[in-house]
Amino acid sequence: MPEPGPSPSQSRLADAMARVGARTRLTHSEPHSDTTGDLAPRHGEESRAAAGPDASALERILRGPSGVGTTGLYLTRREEPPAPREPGTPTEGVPVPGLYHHPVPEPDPVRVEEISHRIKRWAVDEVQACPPEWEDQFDGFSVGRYMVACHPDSPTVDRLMIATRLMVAENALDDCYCEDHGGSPVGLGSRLLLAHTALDPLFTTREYERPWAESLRSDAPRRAYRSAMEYFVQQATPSQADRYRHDMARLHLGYLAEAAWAEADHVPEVWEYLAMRQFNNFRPCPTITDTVGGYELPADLHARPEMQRVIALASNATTIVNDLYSYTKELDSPGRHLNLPVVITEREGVPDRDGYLKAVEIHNDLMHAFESEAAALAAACPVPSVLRFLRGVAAWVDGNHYWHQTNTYRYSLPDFW
Ligand SMILES: CC(C)=CCC/C(C)=C(\C)COP(=O)(O)OP(=O)(O)O
Ligand SMILES: [Mg+2]
Repeated sequence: MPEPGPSPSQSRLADAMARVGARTRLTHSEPHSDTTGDLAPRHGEESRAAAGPDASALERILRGPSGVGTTGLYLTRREEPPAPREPGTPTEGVPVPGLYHHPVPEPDPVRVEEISHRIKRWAVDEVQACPPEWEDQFDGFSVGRYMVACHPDSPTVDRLMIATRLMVAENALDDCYCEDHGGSPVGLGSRLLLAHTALDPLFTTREYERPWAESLRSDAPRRAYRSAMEYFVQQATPSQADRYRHDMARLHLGYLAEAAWAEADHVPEVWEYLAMRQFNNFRPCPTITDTVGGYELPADLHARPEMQRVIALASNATTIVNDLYSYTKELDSPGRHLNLPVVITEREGVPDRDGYLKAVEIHNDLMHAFESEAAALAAACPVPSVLRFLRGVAAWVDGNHYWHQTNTYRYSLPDFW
C-alpha cells in the first residue's frame, strides 16, 4: 500500500530543513540572543557539519520506514483517518493577522463527540471537579476538540483520554489556585506543593501516609491530578512518567514566579516575563505525545540538549499563542493580568497595539527557530521514535493554535487591524 504523502508537519520540517541547509550553520551550544531580538545562531562549540540533506531526502526520512515488513516499525497507527471538513464549513474565529501558523484539518467529529462525553462524565462524576455552576465554562472550553486536534496520531480514544484528563486537571488547578475560581498568590506555594504530591507521591511512615492520602481527595485540583495521573501511569513507561513529573514541576515553578510578581504588583522586564512563561507553559502537554501515541521517545534521546531546545521553543510558541488570543479576556479580568503584549507595552513604553504586534513577531521568531531546530535534529538523528516525537510536537503546536483561534466562547481578538 503506498505510504501516505507527508502531513503538514512533515512537509513543514522538510521546508525548514531546506532553509537550514541554505542558511548559516547552526551550532550545538546554548542559545545566544543578539540585539536584534532574533534567535541568533548559537556561539561556542564547533559548527554543525556540512549542510543537512535536501528537503526531498528529509521528506523521505519523515515519512518514516516504508516497504515490505516495515509496518511493525510503527508501534501504533490511527484506527481511521480524520474526517475531512465539509467544503465551505466555516471555522469559528480568525487567526491573528500576521501570525505564522499552520492550519489543521477539522478534528474528527465522531472522536470529538466521544471524548467530550467521556471527559464530562469523568470531571463531573468521577472526580467531582466540575460543579453545576461551572458546567457552561467546562463545555465552552471544548477540551474534546482541543485534544483531538492536538493528538492526530493517537491510535485509540483511551489513549486520547490520557491527555484529556491531564488537560482538564491542569486547568482545574490553574483556575482554582491561580485564577478566577478562587485563585490567589497568597499561600500559593503551599497549595501547589501539596497538589504536586498527587503527581509525585509522598513516601513516608504509615502513620503520616494516611492523612496525606486523604488530602488528595480534599479539593477538585487534587482529585483531578491524582486520578488523571493514575490513568497516565497505567499507560506510560517509568521514564515518561518521570518526564511528566519534571515538566509539571517546571509549570508549578512558573506559577510561583507569576504569583510573586502579582503579590508585589510588579511588572517584570520582557526577558524576565519570557523566562517565567517558559515555565508557566503548555510544555507538559506536547511532551506526552509519545505516551498518547502509544510509543516511547527513549529517555536518553529526550534528554539530548538539541531535543530539549526543540521542546522549549515549541512550548514557548504555544504559550505565546495563548497570550495573543487571551489578551482581550485578560484585559477585562480584575487587576493586571500579565501577558507578553502587556509587558512589552509597559516596559518598552509603546502603545498597546505596538506591544501586541511585537509579541506576534516574537511568536513568529520562536516558531521559525522551533521548525529549523526540529528539522536539523530530524536530519541529524533520523531514529523513528525521534521523527515521530518531533511530528507529534509539531502537531500539538498546530492543534493548539487551531483551538485558540476557533474557541470564540473563550477568546476574541483586539481591534488592532
Ligand atoms: C494546560 C496547561 C499545562 C497549562 C499551563 C499554563 C497555562 C494555564 C497556560 C499556558 C494558559 O495560560 P493562561 O493562564 O493565560 O490561560 P487563559 O489565557 O486564561 O486561557
Ligand atoms: Mg492567557
